[in-house]
Amino acid sequence: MHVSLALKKRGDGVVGLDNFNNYYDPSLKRARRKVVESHGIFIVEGDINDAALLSKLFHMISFTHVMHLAAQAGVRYAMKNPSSYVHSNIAGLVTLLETCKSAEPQPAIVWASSSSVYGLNTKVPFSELDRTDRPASLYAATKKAGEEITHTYNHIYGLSITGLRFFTVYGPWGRPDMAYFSFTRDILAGKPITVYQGPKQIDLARDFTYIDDIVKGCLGSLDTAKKSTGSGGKKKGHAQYRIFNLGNTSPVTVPNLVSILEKLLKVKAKVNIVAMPGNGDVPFTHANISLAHKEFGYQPTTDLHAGLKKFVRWYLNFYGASADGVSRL
Ligand SMILES: NC(=O)c1ccc[n+]([C@@H]2O[C@H](COP(=O)([O-])OP(=O)(O)OC[C@H]3O[C@@H](n4cnc5c(N)ncnc54)[C@H](O)[C@@H]3O)[C@@H](O)[C@H]2O)c1
Ligand SMILES: O=C(O)[C@H]1O[C@H](OP(=O)(O)OP(=O)(O)OC[C@H]2O[C@@H](n3ccc(=O)[nH]c3=O)[C@H](O)[C@@H]2O)[C@H](O)[C@@H](O)[C@@H]1O
Repeated sequence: MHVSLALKKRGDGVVGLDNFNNYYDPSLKRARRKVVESHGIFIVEGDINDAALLSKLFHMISFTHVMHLAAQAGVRYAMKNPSSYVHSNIAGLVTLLETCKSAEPQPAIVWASSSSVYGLNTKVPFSELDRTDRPASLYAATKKAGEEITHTYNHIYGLSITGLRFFTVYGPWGRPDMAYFSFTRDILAGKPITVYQGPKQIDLARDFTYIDDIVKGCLGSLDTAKKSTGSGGKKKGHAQYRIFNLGNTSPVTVPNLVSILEKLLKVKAKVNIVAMPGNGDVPFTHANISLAHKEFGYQPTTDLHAGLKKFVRWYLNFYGASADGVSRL
C-alpha cells in the first residue's frame, strides 16, 4: 500500500496484485485497497501462483519493474501452517520469476527478503556479508530460499534482481499479527499482553523500522536497479544481483516498546513475562545499513517513539479509542 502510493504520487503507473487471503483480517486489506484505488491504482485480485493470470497481465502491460512484496509473513505462524510459506514464498516466487523471465521486456525485480535470514547469528549489527545459513524459523528458511532462487534466475536468465532484508517494519495500516499492533489492541481492551524474554532473562530487542523509511529504501532500490540483460552469465555485463539491509539505526527492547505504547495510549499495560518459546524467534536484530546508504542514500529518520505516535493516531482514528480492533472492520 505505502510503496504503491509513493510511486503513484511521483507519477509512476502502478498495478497491484494481492490474493486478500485471511492470514489476518482481510477487511483491513480491503480497506487499504479502497485507499489505494482512490488514488488511481488498479488492483488485481489473484494469486502469484496463477501463472495464466500473471502471463495475461504481463502481455497486457509492459512492466519495467516488479516490486514483489507478496508473501506469507510472520515468524511464529510458520509452526501452525508451514505449507502456506512454501506456497507463497517459494512456489509463488518461482511462478513470478518464470513470468518475468519470459516477459518482453524483462522487468527489473525488487523483492522483500527479511532480517530473519540472519537467524542464529549473534554478531551485530548484521551485515549483508554475514552468514545466513542458520535460519531459526521456516519463514526465514523460505526467505533464504528466495535469495538463492532469485540468484539462479539472475544467473541463468539475466534478470536484474534486488533483495531487501526488511527489519521489523511498523506503522499505520500495518499488520495486526505484529507485536506493536496486537499490544496496542490488547492494551486498549484491558487485556493482558505477553512479553517474551530471552535466555538468562535478557530482554528481546528489534531494529523496528518505520514504514516511511522502508518506502524510501524501496524507491531508492527501484531507481538504482539496472535493466535486466536477458543474458545471465553468458555474455559480457552480467545482470545486477543485489541484497540490502533496510533497518533502523538503534534497536529497542520489547519492554521499551511497551512503555512507549503505554505513554502514547495513556493506559497501563497488563504484562505477562514468559520465556521465549522455541517458535522461531531470535533474541535481537540490528541492521548495518551502510551498503544501502552508499548505493542509494538510505537513511532512516523516524525513531520508535515518533513512528508509534503516528501509528497510534492512525489506529485510534481507524478503530476508535475503546476499540477491540474489530469495530470499524
Ligand atoms: N512487516 C515486516 O516487519 C517485514 C519484515 C521483513 C520482511 N517483510 C516482508 O515484506 C513483505 C510485505 O510484508 P507486510 O508486512 O506488508 O505483509 P502483509 O502480509 O501485510 O503483506 C503481504 C501481502 O501479500 C499478500 N499475499 C500473500 N500471499 C500471496 C499470494 N500467494 N498471492 C498474492 N498475494 C499474496 C497478502 O494478502 C498480503 O496482503 C513480505 O514479503 C514480508 O515477508 C516484512
Ligand atoms: O524483521 C523481520 O524480518 C521480521 O519482522 C517481524 O518479525 P518480528 O520481529 O518477530 O515481529 P513481531 O512479531 O512484531 O515481534 C517483535 C518482538 O516482540 C516479541 N513478541 C511478539 C509477540 C508477543 O506476543 N510478545 C512478544 O514479546 C517478539 O518475540 C519479538 O521480539 C515480521 O513479523 C516478520 O514478518 C519479518 O520478517
